[in-house]
Amino acid sequence: MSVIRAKLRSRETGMTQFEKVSHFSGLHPKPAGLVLQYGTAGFRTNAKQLDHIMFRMGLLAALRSKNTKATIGVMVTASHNPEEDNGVKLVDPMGEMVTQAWEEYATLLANAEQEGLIMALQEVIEREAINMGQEASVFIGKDTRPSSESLSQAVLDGVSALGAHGHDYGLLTTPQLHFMVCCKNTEGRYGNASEDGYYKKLAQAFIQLTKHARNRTDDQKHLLVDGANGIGALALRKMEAFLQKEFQFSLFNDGSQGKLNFLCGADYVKVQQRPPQGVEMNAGERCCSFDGDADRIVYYFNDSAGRFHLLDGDKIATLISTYLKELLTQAGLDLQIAVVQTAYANGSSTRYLEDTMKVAVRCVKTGVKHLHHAAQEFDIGVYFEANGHGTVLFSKAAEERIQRLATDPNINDEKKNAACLLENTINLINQTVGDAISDMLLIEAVLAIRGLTVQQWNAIYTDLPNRQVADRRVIDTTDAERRATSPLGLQEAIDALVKKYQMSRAFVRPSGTEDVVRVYAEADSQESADALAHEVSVAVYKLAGGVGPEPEPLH
Ligand SMILES: CC(=O)N[C@H]1[C@@H](OP(=O)(O)O)O[C@H](CO)[C@@H](O)[C@@H]1O
Ligand SMILES: [Mg+2]
Repeated sequence: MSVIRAKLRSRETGMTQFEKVSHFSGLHPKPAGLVLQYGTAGFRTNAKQLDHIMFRMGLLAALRSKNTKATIGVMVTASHNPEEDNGVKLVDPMGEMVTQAWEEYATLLANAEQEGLIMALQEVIEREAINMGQEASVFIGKDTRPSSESLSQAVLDGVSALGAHGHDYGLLTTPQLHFMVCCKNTEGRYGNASEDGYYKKLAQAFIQLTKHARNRTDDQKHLLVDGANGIGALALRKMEAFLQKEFQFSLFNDGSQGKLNFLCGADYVKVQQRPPQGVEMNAGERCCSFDGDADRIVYYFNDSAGRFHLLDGDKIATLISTYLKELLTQAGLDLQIAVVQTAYANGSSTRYLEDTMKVAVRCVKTGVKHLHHAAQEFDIGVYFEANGHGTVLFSKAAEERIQRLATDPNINDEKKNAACLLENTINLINQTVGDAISDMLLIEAVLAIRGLTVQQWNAIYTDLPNRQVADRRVIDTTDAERRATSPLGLQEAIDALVKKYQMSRAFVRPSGTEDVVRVYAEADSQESADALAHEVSVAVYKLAGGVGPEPEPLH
């Protein structure tokens, strides 16, 4: 029925919508036989394989927009992956990741052979009963990869082929696009749907919040930032002007020379457990790294003995949830706060949160979409992946209670102060998705308000030594998803290996963003964590049909 309506409508203008799609899809042909999955965070692979995917995601975004009667976002980025890669993430009306059912449609459209594309489109239209006469609008953003330019053009072609209105915002961080989509669909209640609207909202909240930190020292106002040679560096430079000298940073890896994510950025620092190249850091100085699309952040410093200390997503979640819990107590608000983590969370962080802080902790599958959904179940849900991707969600009811309290004339100063802090904190947080710039400003404000140095923050608990390995040699990449998780005896072998070490834990899973199997291990010492990670890699190699030489011991 809806399909027929689409044909009738378009006939008035000459070509039917589907004829137009067929025509344009010929300009973005799919290499026969290529199969890609919508992974942990969208499609991601070498940029050369993505032109048809982008066109088709433009089509899908147009359909999703017609289906929801709202603006949809398409972000062209491969985040922390190498510069040669690219990818695409779809953003739903409230700024969240696209819903699971539509991930399936994305995979369906992506893998339809050229001649089957219209049928695949029709299937989505019929299953969702989409009114093809409905107007549609799509916001498009891209990161700084050289391939992003032509790939975002391919998205626009897909959007226009279905008669939708495409607005290309050019260079944006991923969280900026999420923010703008949400602003647009809430008629400005969340902020102004523009890049400046983003800087303005966050900068104002930061300035308000740090007014509560009396006598901020110069040290508290200054931070070293590794921009991963990506879009985050450009955005931070723009943010600088809005911060009115309330915060200064020294920016390294700003993209003027180095290669994106190469030997720098949040993922490199977290996985390698070492500082990025290109950052001049003195002992004790607070530093942070963004990833390639600025939705992740990790902190670190070198101590006077030259030892490196990493403050990852778990440490960030602990800092923020402790701060919020204290404010709730001061404000006399009985709101339930919880932290959502994944299996990659350091065991010490989970123990500290549950046993010492008495904060509820939930563990969910890897991927921000899983954390985001779980966090929505609480009044206040703090979610962070260990790699530094995360944010805080406040339920509507919680926000309203905080706002009412902040304007209540009959409360004492302590309560009023706490309620105002909570209100400004809400304004500083990008609740649509993890956001390196927003998280950075929040962390800086919290450290200043609580008078904590980075060393004191780090000492809240001690990480168990851990090791994460990703090995291309250990498994047949085309079959990674199934063969890593289900060869007979693998879990038993891992269990037996874990028992050999103290305070130990290990697991393997196929990555949803790269052709690798990830092995994670933690134990009471770095030597044990490394040895366990190696032994588990060998078990994967032997039991999951490894190709190439056996994994070598870690240094
Ligand atoms: C261990 C790890 O850090 N995995 C990352 C990585 O997913 P994988 O499915 O592990 O490749 O990229 C995802 C997207 O950025 C992120 O959400 C996730 O946490
Ligand atoms: Mg990212």
